[in-house]
Amino acid sequence: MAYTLNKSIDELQVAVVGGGSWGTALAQLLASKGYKTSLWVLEEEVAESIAKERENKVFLPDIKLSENITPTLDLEEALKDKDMIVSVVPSEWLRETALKMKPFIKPETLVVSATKGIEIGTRLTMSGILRETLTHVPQENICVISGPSFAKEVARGMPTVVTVAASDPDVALTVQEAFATPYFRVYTNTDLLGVEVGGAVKNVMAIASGICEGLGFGANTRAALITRGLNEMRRLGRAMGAKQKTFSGLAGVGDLVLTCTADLSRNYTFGKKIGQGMKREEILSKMRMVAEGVRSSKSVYNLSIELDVEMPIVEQTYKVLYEDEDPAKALFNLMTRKLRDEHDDQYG
Ligand SMILES: NC(=O)C1=CN([C@@H]2O[C@H](COP(=O)(O)OP(=O)(O)OC[C@H]3O[C@@H](n4cnc5c(N)ncnc54)[C@H](O)[C@@H]3O)[C@@H](O)[C@H]2O)C=CC1
Ligand SMILES: O=C(CO)COP(=O)(O)O
Repeated sequence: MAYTLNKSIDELQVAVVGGGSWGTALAQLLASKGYKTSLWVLEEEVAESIAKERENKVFLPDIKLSENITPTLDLEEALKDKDMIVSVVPSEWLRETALKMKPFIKPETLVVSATKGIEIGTRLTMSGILRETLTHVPQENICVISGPSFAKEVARGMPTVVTVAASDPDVALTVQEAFATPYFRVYTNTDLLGVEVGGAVKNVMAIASGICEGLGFGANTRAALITRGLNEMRRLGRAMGAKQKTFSGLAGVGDLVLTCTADLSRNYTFGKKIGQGMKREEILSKMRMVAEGVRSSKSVYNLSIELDVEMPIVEQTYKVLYEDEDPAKALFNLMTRKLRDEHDDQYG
């Protein structure tokens, strides 16, 4: 049955689950549109800093947050009677958090997934985890928001364009309208899988791009990485049943270009440090924020083997991160693969 909203869109009761930088930026966006927005956060210091100082000093410093945001450490308080829930918990903790959320979510709720990644082990997308855990919510009510969108820039009101993917067009239209502002333009898309594959693979490519930068290479290397990385994204998407045109869109090449080229990207910065000689665990031990590409390089690599999809950049990134391969050797391996026609690949 197609989704119908039984109230005016301005009356939506909304909650954001996850008070990291993206969760806080999305809460700020919704709050600035007038929505009274509950924000579930894990850390007491984050709840306190938002409640008392109107700032998330840990994950999104220097942004004055709206009075319409109510931070809470209590999931029930955050989720009770909400019509739209935005899930922004990093992939590593999404499943356990979704299970805790489940008892407090009404079946008719819209669930918007803003997390990027593929789960290690199950190889599920983030909306796949939500569909598997929130079994009482109709599958069509679970949708995805993605695209080139650094939290800091969205929070500062810089023009940003994203896509909302949903299988039910009415769900997509409702969420599109709920999020859209003159500085945050939202397109709709029916290809959830493609949008989520794009969001996961681009983070692996961002690490690879950062590694090249850390090794001291330049613009030629980066452009090659982005172009061939897009090819890998398309190939995996094709094998999984995603639509090819999705990868030419915001959640594909759009987000790929953004995160492969900007110092604001945590994945790119992580890769840069690897290229400069630091090790994965050493970098992670100093980060409070996530670089989803670290986990996605493992899950996407495993997926590529399972589906027999050629993804050499993903493979070399995985080997650098998890098998201690030397980054310069990894790049050499990529550059000296068998020479071939640019489009000599079953997926062209
Ligand atoms: N920051 C950004 O610019 C964007 C982030 N995203 C995605 O949003 C998702 C969330 O990332 P951010 O908001 O950036 O987070 P973040 O990296 O800024 O902060 C880390 C988050 O992890 C949470 N966390 C730590 N341990 C946890 C646990 N045991 N259980 C539950 N939560 C725990 C923290 O409370 C915090 O909310 C990621 O998948 C990321 O790829 C998507 C678009 C933009
Ligand atoms: O997904 C993002 C922008 O669209 C954020 O990228 P990073 O997680 O690499 O900072």
